[in-house]
Amino acid sequence: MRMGLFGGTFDPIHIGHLVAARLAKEALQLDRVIFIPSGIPPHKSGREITPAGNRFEMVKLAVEQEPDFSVSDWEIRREVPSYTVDTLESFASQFPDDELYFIVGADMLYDFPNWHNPGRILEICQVIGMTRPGFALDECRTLLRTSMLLPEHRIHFVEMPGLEISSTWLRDRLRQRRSVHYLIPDRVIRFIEENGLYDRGHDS
Ligand SMILES: Nc1ncnc2c1ncn2[C@@H]1O[C@H](COP(=O)(O)OP(=O)(O)OP(=O)(O)O)[C@@H](O)[C@H]1O
Ligand SMILES: O=C(O)c1ccc[n+]([C@@H]2O[C@H](COP(=O)([O-])O)[C@@H](O)[C@H]2O)c1
Repeated sequence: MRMGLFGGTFDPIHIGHLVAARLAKEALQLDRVIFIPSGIPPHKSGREITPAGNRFEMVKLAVEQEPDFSVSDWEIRREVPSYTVDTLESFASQFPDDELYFIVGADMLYDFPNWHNPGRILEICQVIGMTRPGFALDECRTLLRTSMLLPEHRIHFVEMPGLEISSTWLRDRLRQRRSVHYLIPDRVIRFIEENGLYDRGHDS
């Protein structure tokens, strides 16, 4: 089985994540994609983040009707920062017969050489970089080639329609009580309103 793993803060999950997962799955012929919300994201320490349980629940609601998508609570159960290499070691031992692929947006791929143990990550899995507006894949490819000795065949680049949206932008819209319809799945919007996340209550 080819298993896609898609890590993220998902604060909240949005259409950019869902399209990235769907097109990565198609491009690399993955059998399934597991979304892995971060417990303590390794590089967002200065920012206030929605409690992990709520972020997990939003991802669950977003994927529960997609038979080939699921969500894992592996990282949110840990009390230490979630380094991808640790997550991958665990998935590799849980699923020794599967071929693992880690999905990232191009913005994260730019930073990949600075991640914890990127060499080991590429031994355990292959990486799929998805286009994201503002981050040219060609430039990214050159950067990765020159910044470290990478087994290039282990990194795949997949074009997706440019969706210039981020969770940061959506959190602002939610706080300003502006519409996020179509950008966030309906059942996730309902969860956000029912739980008053991002200062968004039922009256908005
Ligand atoms: N619009 C998008 N297009 C392509 N990839 C995306 C998009 N949004 C997020 N991703 C990718 O999804 C993964 C998880 O992203 P994350 O949950 O941090 O979302 P984000 O929108 O970047 O959040 P924030 O604005 O809070 O930093 C990352 O690999 C990121 O690059
Ligand atoms: O392991 C690392 O050093 C590392 C550094 C930065 C990001 N990541 C992972 O990349 C994924 C996307 O990160 P984020 O914060 O953009 O949601 C998420 O699974 C992070 O844990 C991992």
